[in-house]
Amino acid sequence: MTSNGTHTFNGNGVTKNGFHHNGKATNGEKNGCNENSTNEMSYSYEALQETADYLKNIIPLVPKVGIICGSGLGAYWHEGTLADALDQKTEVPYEVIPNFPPSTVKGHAGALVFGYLSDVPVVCMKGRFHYYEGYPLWKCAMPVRVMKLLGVTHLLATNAAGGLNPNYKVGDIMLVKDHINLMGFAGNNPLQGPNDERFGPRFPPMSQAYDRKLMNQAKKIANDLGLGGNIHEGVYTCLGGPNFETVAELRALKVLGADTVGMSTVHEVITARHCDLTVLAFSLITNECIVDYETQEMANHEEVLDVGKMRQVILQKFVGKIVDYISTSENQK
Ligand SMILES: O=P(O)(O)O[C@H]1O[C@H](CO)[C@@H](O)[C@H]1O
Ligand code: HPA
Repeated sequence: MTSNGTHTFNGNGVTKNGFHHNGKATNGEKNGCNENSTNEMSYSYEALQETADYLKNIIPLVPKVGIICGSGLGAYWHEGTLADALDQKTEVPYEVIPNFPPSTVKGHAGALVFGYLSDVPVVCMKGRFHYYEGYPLWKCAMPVRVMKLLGVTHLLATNAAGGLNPNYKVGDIMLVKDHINLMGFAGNNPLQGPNDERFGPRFPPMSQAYDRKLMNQAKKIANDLGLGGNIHEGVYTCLGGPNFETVAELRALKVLGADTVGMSTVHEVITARHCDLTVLAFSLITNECIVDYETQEMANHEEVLDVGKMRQVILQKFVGKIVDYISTSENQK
């Protein structure tokens, strides 16, 4: 335990279940992956149960809400992130958790942080897994299934995104009312491979992926926090990255109906809805997308991080109140 009361696990004595840090099996066994003859396609239910059991043994709470901290909400190691603000924290680095891939983005924190936010037990993913890191989508989204097995009922997925909608300004928040699964258009989906009905159905609907009641409440909360002029509802789309988009690509995305663009979230939400988690997601607009050839500025990751830090205090209040609402509205059922 550190002086601020945070428990951090170093994983002594923990086996990584046959996976190297690149997620490949090390001992020739199946190691928790359902495999067909050519590809690893998913983690088995049992492997994820083992991951959840490991965590249950070391954490003193049952998380109700899972929060994915995107680049705008403290995915990086710096002071004052949302995960830092939890009460009675227990921090578990990804590298000690059986079956977890390591986070490879430079400076990206890689830890599950358990604790209380607004007196509600939560788990924060401090740093997420992206497709551009070289992980398949099912691996990127695996922590969502682990959250489900831990007892989480609600997923709050946050991201940093470029604003395509000309009404959006840097620092604004867009509640995601829908997404366009562009990688799915190309046949890439986190639910590909064998389906285990214990998680969810083979063909899950995705027409109401984002919870309308939670979105309405989040808008009210934003208004109460004085964010009335900075809150929007729109459509998020995810490309694989890691390069930022060309002008022609951004113009095409606009025509398709996207309001923001990023490199995450969609596969996490699909996985969450598959296992029946209630989902709220929002984008922090960290840059305006450049849709003309005259502009000299270029999208860059430093700007994304700076805007995230600039907005972290208000975003934490926003998330704290949403979590409080989730717990009180559930209690009233
Ligand atoms: O979606 P999050 O993780 O918030 O991060 C966004 O910011 C990074 C680009 O700057 C990309 O990883 C993009 O997806
Ligand atoms: N494009 C893709 N991903 C992003 C962006 C962007 O403009 N900003 C933050 N993440």
